[in-house]
Amino acid sequence: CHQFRLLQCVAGPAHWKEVFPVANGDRQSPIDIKTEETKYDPSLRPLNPNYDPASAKIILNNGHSTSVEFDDTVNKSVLTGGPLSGTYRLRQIHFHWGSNDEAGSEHAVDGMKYAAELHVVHWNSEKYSSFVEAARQSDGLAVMAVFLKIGECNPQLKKITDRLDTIRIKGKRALFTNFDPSCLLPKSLDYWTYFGSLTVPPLLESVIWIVLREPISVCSEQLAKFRSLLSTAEDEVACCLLRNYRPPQPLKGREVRRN
Ligand SMILES: CCc1cc2c(cc1OS(N)(=O)=O)CC[C@@H]1[C@@H]2CC[C@]2(C)[C@@H](O)CC[C@@H]12
Ligand SMILES: [Zn+2]
Repeated sequence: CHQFRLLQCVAGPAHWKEVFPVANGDRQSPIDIKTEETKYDPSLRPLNPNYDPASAKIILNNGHSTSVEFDDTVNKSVLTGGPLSGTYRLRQIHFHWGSNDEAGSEHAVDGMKYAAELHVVHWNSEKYSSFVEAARQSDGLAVMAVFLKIGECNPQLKKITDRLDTIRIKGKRALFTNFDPSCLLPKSLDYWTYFGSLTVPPLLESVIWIVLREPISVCSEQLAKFRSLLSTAEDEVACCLLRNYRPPQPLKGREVRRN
């Protein structure tokens, strides 16, 4: 695993700017949310996620994370409201975690990191014709970020962690349907919102971030299952996907609003 570790080090976040100059852009993600500096905005509306469990299709390991992919050929599962104008269609959900329970989230709150972070990814299907096209537009994507805090095992998350042993190797996928990601949202949908980017290459600055203020729970045993995923394919020396979070990036004068 050593040489892969070396490769991973070279390809790590500190080196991304050499291949993707936008890494030093003006609206990079994630950020450390300084709660005292966030601004209440009365024009922000309540979030209105409306998902059909039948949209869920597969669960997969893409080598960088595990994701559940949804059928986004029609407006069956959408997010409206919040800071968004128009309808954003659900595409996939995925997770970020660390090599221990002390860090793993991408966003931080007053310098504090959670154990992991869920991203619920949507694209602007009113203005653009595909996820890939939307990913290149400044208002193309809307990602709802949910913090995972160490505590009770999460029975809803169990539906996902129980399947990870069947997709351990990079590239593996399995059928995964009848799943409504609303079950992973906290009671309160209060949020912070700001304009940012993908947190992995190509780091496109096309994401309206909606970070929920209330975390959901996850237990250490469930997190350990994420870390047992492999970042390597069948024919490679096995390397565990121990961490996959980008550190907070400069705010560069951006405003973080709250509802
Ligand atoms: C926002 C969620 C999202 C979208 C994408 C990635 C990663 C993503 O998660 S994150 N953590 O929000 O940045 C990495 C691969 C990207 C994809 C957006 C679409 C592409 C840019 C494709 O065009 C080619 C590579 C794709
Ligand atoms: Zn993500």
